[in-house]
Amino acid sequence: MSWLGVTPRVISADPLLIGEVLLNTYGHIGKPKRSPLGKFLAGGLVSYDGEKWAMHRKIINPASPVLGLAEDAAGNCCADLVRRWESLLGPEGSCELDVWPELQKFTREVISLAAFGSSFEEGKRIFQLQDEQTELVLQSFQNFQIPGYRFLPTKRNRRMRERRHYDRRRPAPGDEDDLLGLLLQSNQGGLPDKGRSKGALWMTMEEVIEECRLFYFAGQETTSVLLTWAMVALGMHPSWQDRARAEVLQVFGREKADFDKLSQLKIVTMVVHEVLRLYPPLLSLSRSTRAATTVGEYSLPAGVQLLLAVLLVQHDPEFADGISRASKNKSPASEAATAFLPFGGGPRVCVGQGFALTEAKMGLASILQSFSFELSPSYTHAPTTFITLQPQHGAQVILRRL
Ligand code: HEM
Repeated sequence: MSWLGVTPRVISADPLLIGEVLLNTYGHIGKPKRSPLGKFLAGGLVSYDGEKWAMHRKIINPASPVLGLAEDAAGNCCADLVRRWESLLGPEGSCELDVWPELQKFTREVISLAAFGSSFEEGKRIFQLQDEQTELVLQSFQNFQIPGYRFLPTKRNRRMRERRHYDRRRPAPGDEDDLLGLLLQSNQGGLPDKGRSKGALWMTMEEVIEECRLFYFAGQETTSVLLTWAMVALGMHPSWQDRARAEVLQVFGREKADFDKLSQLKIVTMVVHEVLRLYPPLLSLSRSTRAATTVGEYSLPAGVQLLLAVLLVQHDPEFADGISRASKNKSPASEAATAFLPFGGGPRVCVGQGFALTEAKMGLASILQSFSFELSPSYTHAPTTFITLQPQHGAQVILRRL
């Protein structure tokens, strides 16, 4: 592949080198600092300093209120999903269903509920507006740009400005119950000190809006494709589907899946991890060198942009047993080194991974409790990438009542 006459070179898929890149370079391209919400989710750190940050992350127990939000929201939305799918079954107790849009709806609802709680309906409306915006942004990549066009009072531009709806909600007691509340409290003078640094998170209203957008974009498409690929994989491997279901029934019976017992789901966890390895929702990680640095045998000047090919590393048989454990090298980089990178790694590792795994396991457990499924003859296996790794022609399964 050539870009403007420059051919990028894949220098290595060596996880040790990757560990060094993750530790010695900074952030995503064009986004040098972790966002305020990122700091909050990771435990309320105030400063962004590579080494200090890496050390803090090890010490800090990431049991932030956000996991509780994930559990509550996922619990409610799982019940809705199962009810909706049951209503689609025909008299013979089965139907064909493209589960991808269904699981997108599910993860959107979970994030809307966790983010907006009591303002759920209003939140959903804001997220719909954001969807339109994404569409517009993607269109604008393809279209010729007229300077100043975005200021014209066109129907679309007016709708984009509707996101000012956030202004309607003011902080109130009990606001810790959802993310927007937590963010709004910080906007009014810092979050209450719950083991986090006091006053660490002052945010302007614009920042609160940006945080909600980031949270929504980062959090829902990734988790919906994870669940979709999990259903595809379990459709391809019915014996693993049976084993996972047997485990879910043994742990939860017919009761609603709850967070406390999620850790007992060993097979479901293995399935989720294997799906993340085979079908990482984000195919690559980006880093840039802020200052001249050495990575392995490479001396890199400041400003070099690096792309880590997660998919390639995770599919490389050489690292099948996990390099970090096998490695005798005890450099700091070896600690960050792993051949499993679906959530990234190092100081900028995904802050929502606990949220995502809670949501995915609860979702999968609820589906397995109520339905069996196989791939439909109309399903075509065509993973394709459009920001995330998606099933190009949908994920049609035949769903059966248990
Ligand atoms: C299966 C689901 C998910 C996957 C595979 C995923 C993956 C990732 C990856 C690869 C990164 C970049 C990490 C790096 O560069 O080292 C990232 C960053 C991020 N993720 Fe996730 N993510 C998922 C779910 C979520 C959820 C549910 C949330 C929010 C609740 C979330 C919030 C974020 C945020 C805020 C960042 C940016 C962190 C920063 O500013 O440093 N993610 N995610």
